[in-house]
Amino acid sequence: MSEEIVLHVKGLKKAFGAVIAADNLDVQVPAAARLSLIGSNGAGKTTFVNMVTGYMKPDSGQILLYGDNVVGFSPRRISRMGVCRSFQIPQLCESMTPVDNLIVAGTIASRQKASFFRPVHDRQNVDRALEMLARFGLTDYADQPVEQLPGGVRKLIDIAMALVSQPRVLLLDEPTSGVSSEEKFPLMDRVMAALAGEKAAVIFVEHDMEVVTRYADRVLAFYSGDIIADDTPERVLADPKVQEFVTGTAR
Ligand SMILES: Nc1ncnc2c1ncn2[C@@H]1O[C@H](COP(=O)(O)OP(=O)(O)OP(=O)(O)O)[C@@H](O)[C@H]1O
Repeated sequence: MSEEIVLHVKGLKKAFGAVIAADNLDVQVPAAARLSLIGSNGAGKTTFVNMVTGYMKPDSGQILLYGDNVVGFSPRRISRMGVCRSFQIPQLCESMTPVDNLIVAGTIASRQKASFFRPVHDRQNVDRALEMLARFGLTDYADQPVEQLPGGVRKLIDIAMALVSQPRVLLLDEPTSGVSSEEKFPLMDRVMAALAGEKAAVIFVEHDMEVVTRYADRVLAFYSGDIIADDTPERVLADPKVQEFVTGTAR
């Protein structure tokens, strides 16, 4: 049986003046993908993520979400269609607790309007936020202001916020950036465990090849706006072009 394709990018192009950031990209992402985007600085990874999530409009090409072309849709509309993202620098309300951040994310995702009869802090919203924190192993941090929490925990909260809306496609921009080498595997283990029960294709931008090898089942290697390799981590990392232009491991 063929796999369901949730996201199909076709002939996607984006240039900034003379810089080609996306050079006619074609990518199909199946429902259960664990897809990593690699490439040196400026290769076009974030541009790809920004276009798929509606933060940047391509010059041409299509972004098909379950067959519908979403080019030109706002980030909010695309997120309501099930494409959510976390950011390289977590986008959290610093003075609020993780629970309150998650309640706000959940309220926005469910398009609820707060009222006297249905306050934002109703039982259902609070329970859902607590359940999500528990899934990420963050219950102990529930009531501390985010600004007092370590970087790894903030990353996890940002990802948990993207997950409250039960996305079909989840894009993570450098989930381990700014995280110590001791913390990176425990952090990714928690992320992957939290995602295990979700039917979300996961696409993550990553510079750490150990993380890529351990958590991705497929890798796209970007170079100068082009995808120069698309295969399993082992095959991509053994590709001479990738070793020359991405990992710098060519002999
Ligand atoms: N808003 C913009 N205006 C002008 N140039 C841009 C813009 N966004 C990206 N670029 C350029 O497009 C190219 C691709 O950038 P992009 O951020 O997608 O690369 P990246 O692979 O994500 O790099 P990094 O790993 O450093 O985040 C780079 O040359 C970058 O300078």
